[in-house]
Amino acid sequence: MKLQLALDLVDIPAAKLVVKEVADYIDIVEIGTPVVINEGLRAVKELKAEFPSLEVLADLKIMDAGGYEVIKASEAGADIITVLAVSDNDTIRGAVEQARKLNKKIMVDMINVPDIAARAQEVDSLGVDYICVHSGYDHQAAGKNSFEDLAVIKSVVRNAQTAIAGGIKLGTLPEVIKAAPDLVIVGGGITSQDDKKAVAAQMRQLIAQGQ
Ligand SMILES: O=C([C@H](O)CO)[C@H](O)[C@H](O)COP(=O)(O)O
Repeated sequence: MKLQLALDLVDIPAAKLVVKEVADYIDIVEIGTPVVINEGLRAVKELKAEFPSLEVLADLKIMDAGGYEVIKASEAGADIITVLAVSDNDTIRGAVEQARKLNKKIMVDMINVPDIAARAQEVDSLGVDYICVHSGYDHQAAGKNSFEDLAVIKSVVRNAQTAIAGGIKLGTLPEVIKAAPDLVIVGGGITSQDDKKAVAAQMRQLIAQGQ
């Protein structure tokens, strides 16, 4: 099981400082949607240049023009690019086609999908690399999480790897680990902590122990 650090509420210098602190404990660094909005794909470029041994995910949440946007994120150095599951199948196909050519990976974000089981099966058949259940900030504010959705995708997805994101903290990580996704995505659960390194290290340890 891999651990992805989501960076959402930082600028590029602050992002670099956080990654420097926790780099030993994470596999993937996510340049979150708000960072891309504020800083552009330059954020992807700079983080990849500074941390070449980490995979970098560009959370573009692509909704249209899948192929073109994957090309642009790839040029900036992204290894994984997100596309929304609520987008058209042709958008996802375009993203997957370019990702294959460029040796990149596509993560489909299931945020706001009404029928998780049915849509996960469809996007799985389109050849995506990851399918991620996600309670975004607005869902979290309404008290929701994606733990049940993770069990649903685990039961229907046959090809893609599974991932979960949205409000995961040290205290809730054991419940997530029990459901055995391939990838756990944590943002505020690390970035809002005083001792980010200690929390990331504990998360890594729990994952290694399978607890
Ligand atoms: O994708 C995200 C959200 O939509 C804001 O861009 C976050 O990266 C994701 O939710 C993980 O962050 P936390 O919820 O803070 O763990």
